[in-house]
Amino acid sequence: MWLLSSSVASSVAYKSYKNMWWSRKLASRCLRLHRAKSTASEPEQTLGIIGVPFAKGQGKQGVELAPDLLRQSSLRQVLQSSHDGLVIRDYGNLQYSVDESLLQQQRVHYHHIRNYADFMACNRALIEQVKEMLKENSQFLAIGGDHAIGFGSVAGHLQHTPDLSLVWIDAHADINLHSTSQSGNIHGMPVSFLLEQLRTTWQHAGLQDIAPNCLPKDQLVYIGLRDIDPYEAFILNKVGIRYYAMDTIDRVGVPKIIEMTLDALNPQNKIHVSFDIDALDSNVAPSTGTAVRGGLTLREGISIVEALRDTKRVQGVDLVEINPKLGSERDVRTTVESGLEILKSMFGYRRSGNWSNIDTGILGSD
Ligand SMILES: NC(=[NH2+])NCCC[C@H](N)C(=O)O
Ligand SMILES: [Mn+2]
Ligand SMILES: [Mn+2]
Repeated sequence: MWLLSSSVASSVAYKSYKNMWWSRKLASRCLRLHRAKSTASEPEQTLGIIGVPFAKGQGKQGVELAPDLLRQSSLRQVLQSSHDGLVIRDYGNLQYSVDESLLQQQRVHYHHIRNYADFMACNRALIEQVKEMLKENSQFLAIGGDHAIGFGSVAGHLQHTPDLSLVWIDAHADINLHSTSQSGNIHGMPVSFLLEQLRTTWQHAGLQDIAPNCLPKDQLVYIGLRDIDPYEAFILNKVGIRYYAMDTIDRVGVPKIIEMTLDALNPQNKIHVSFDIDALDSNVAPSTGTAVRGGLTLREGISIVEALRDTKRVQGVDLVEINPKLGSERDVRTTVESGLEILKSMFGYRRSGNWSNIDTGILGSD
């Protein structure tokens, strides 16, 4: 299996390497052209990228390989070619260490959920990393790993920007409490650490110290849900959280969902988009640990992220749950390509074409 996934990685990498040389040459020419003309009033757009190879939020090995596989599949070139003014800084992969006090918390309070101490240690490190990236860049991207990292990514973002809205695009609500989870998998719980109304259920986790800022429940919107646990459905409805499950999406259509989402979010706020690849239908994203049929088409996914991007308020993005050890070589390639398409649109690519950097002289004087 390992052999299989590394050969997938190298074939994707080879293809992209061939394209890369030419597109680099071209890109640098365009960039020079663009830079020379660009006005000082346009703020520079810089993107910090952190890989978070965390796999302990669920039981399947493989998600930890996604950050490096995406890099080998020309993540940087794809983003760069979609937006030539974008400056990208790659911060590598996050490292963390578990300390005795977390192990103690786990033993005493959270022994029934898997890998609590690792979850906390990783997210604590991620919170600091996100804060640092936002000091140095206008946007950041966290590549999982499983969705357990959604806690640290959003919590770090909230510390930098307390007035934040969150769009969680997923087949799942990931809002279990330790007392309601049927799987014990902490990638099904990160949202419960973020909301004021729910984090009290984590009273032994020391959240007031590591993640003092909460997300107001009216600034959270879910899109794409179709596999909600009964307790999660109870929580969503009891707390009064907006969620657009696939049945609603089918009934009213994606353009309406986008409109309702944007209406719900405070227009002054920055936006965090947490994109679980399993929001997409398993025919376009088969290599993921908890795939669910009947999801968003790739085009629907792209439409949603384009609309969010066009607000110019997206400041943080997660892409999680791509698992290169699941499925065939072709499945892995399909999943990675879908992930790249989503990111490409998220960070600037326009399907309708982009001519803002073209030298208008080419058609003669007008
Ligand atoms: N990030 C994900 N893919 N989450 C799946 C969660 C599935 C299920 N609700 C659970 O709690 O285990
Ligand atoms: Mn998820
Ligand atoms: Mn999911």
